[in-house]
Amino acid sequence: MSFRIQPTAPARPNRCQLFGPGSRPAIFEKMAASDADVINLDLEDSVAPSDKDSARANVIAAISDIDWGTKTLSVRINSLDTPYWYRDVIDLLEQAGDRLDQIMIPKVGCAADVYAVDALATAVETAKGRTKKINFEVIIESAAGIAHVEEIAASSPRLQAMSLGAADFAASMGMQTTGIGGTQDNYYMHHDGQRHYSDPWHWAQAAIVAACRTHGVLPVDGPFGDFSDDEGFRAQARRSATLGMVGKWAIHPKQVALSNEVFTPSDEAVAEARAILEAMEKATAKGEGAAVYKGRLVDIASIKQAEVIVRQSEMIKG
Ligand SMILES: CC(=O)SCCNC(=O)CCNC(=O)[C@H](O)C(C)(C)COP(=O)(O)OP(=O)(O)OC[C@H]1O[C@@H](n2cnc3c(N)ncnc32)[C@H](O)[C@@H]1OP(=O)(O)O
Ligand SMILES: O=CC(=O)O
Ligand SMILES: [Mg+2]
Repeated sequence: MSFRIQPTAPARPNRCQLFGPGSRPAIFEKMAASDADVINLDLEDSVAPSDKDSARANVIAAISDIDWGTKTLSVRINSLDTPYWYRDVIDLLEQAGDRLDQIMIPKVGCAADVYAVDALATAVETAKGRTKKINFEVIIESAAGIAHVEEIAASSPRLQAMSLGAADFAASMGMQTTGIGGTQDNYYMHHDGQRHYSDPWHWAQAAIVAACRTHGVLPVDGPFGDFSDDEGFRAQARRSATLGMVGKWAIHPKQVALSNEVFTPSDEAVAEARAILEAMEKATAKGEGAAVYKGRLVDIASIKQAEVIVRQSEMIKG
């Protein structure tokens, strides 16, 4: 480890973030009754421009009126290139109750975007005497966002989580696809008469995970648009979990169970991690730094790997 110790990310479950349009209040109770760890009430791209004001009012009322249980409650505001975002921040922090935990800032392109929202949020909180400081989460979904991902991850002590937004990211990058996440038909290597599909989201995800882990922020995979394709969702989520992401969005309620399944370490994985810790305890007692576990090397780094899985499992169990 560097002399600079890696900060830990917030210790709260974030396996699934369930989205719903702020203009569709009929589904809010269903969202609250779901098994998602995080709820994202949306004021941005799932809300038509003509509905922006009414959606904001619906969301503000629902924050206090609905029992959200122990979920993290977040509202996605509009992006900083629109005329809506300042009113979203002001009305939420002036009018919404203390149950609101987090604001999601979309299309962040540089640290100054977060700084601007932080300055406005701080002013409103102080003016209104709000004692519970609002947290932030951001979406990386543009060429600028991924180019500046590390400074964004370091931008504010309010920042808790960072998601990859595959749809806007693809558009901003000029990618030839209308798919939101998952396998892309034209992204393959050709060898021996066979197509071998690669993962076009991999490098952006890895960059997000590295930036987040450097600055103690939760890395999250964003939407998977084809909610009829459970196996496609699972495959995307498993790749994200393997890379170090802690959860994924659900844009339909049927994706919640899939996401929880993938981002909850299985009993087998936890048992194996505990067995590795036990093997290393025995090795350490004998003054050895390396040992053999089921025919493979385990050493002091294996303790840290195993602890990631055990900690994740214990945190989810609560
Ligand atoms: C690229 C991005 O920015 S993604 C993030 C922004 N996008 C969003 O927030 C979209 C969120 N999702 C939705 O709006 C909807 O799920 C849609 C439009 C995709 C599909 O909605 P529907 O056509 O109503 O779906 P469907 O008929 O399959 O719904 C089944 C049930 O789930 C409910 N439901 C639908 N969406 C949600 C939701 N997001 N949360 C909770 N419940 C929901 C429906 O009310 C219905 O309930 P019922 O069985 O009691 O009648
Ligand atoms: O906001 C999400 C996205 O994929 O775009
Ligand atoms: Mg988007």
